[in-house]
Amino acid sequence: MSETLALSSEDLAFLGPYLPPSSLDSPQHPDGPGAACKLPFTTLTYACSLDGRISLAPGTRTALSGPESKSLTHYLRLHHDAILIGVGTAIADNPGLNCRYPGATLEAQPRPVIVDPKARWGRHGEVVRLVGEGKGLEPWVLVGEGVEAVAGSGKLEGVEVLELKTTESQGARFAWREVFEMLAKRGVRNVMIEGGASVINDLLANERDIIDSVIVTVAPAWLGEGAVAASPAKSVAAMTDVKWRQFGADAVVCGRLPR
Ligand SMILES: NC(=O)c1ccc[n+]([C@@H]2O[C@H](COP(=O)([O-])OP(=O)(O)OC[C@H]3O[C@@H](n4cnc5c(N)ncnc54)[C@H](O)[C@@H]3O)[C@@H](O)[C@H]2O)c1
Ligand SMILES: Nc1nc(=O)c(N)c(NC[C@H](O)[C@H](O)[C@H](O)COP(=O)(O)O)[nH]1
Repeated sequence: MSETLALSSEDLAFLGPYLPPSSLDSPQHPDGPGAACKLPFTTLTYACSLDGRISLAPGTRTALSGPESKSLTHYLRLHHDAILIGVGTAIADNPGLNCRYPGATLEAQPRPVIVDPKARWGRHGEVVRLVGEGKGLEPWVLVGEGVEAVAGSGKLEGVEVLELKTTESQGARFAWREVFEMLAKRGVRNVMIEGGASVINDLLANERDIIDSVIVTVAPAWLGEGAVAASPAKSVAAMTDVKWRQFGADAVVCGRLPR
């Protein structure tokens, strides 16, 4: 299942402090035991250009990470129970959403979670690439309560559809806390949030408190004005516990958001 390079021991030491706690018994949230532990540990991670863009145009898959930072993504996938993306990314990128780090077995695969309040996934024949090949887990697709999933079946082939209530005031939006509580109830201890733009920007602008680690790859290229930006609607204070390291041609910055 391996398609990526192994990282060096220095790379692993750099990433270690930003990974979810590994012990089953340890509190997942750095705020310590108690109510906060109801939420899984979350890592927000994506790749952007020097002008803060994550893809060339809406709905376009754009490779920014070089081979070394791609390995980093797969190493992160190895350390998380679930990978969460918005339906925009699921449709644009048709991602595999499995872990292809050297040594990753089927048992080590993360659960793909697609946030899809209006049940758009599958309407145009999207399929789950790697499930059928036995290389990844069946995705969970989170749809709005009462929203008819494709063909009204409530179940797409190779996909588990989960319903969650949407908030009235903001249209077809979920409250992020409820998304993560739902995942925690299903045994997910930590989640890697991979994008896309509206997921990243919404969380940074409105739900910083539920992000535990941030790991961003900066690729040495500019995508230009028409490109999709990782840029929240509000300014966000500088990260704390910040470390940078070069992975191939890319720079990787890790940190935490001030609470
Ligand atoms: N460079 C990277 O690291 C990276 C990572 C992921 C995606 N991308 C790119 O980003 C682009 C997709 O971004 P996007 O913004 O169009 O799509 P997205 O993946 O952010 O999905 C957007 C959809 O997610 C759902 N959503 C978001 N917030 C929600 C909430 N609070 N409640 C309920 N539903 C919510 C909505 O249905 C929304 O339409 C693609 O071009 C993709 O290639 C790049
Ligand atoms: N780290 C990172 N670097 C990139 O250059 C890029 N385009 C993405 N994009 C994230 C998004 O979630 C993608 O869809 C998956 O990274 C693709 O996942 P697969 O390899 O198909 O499993 N992420």
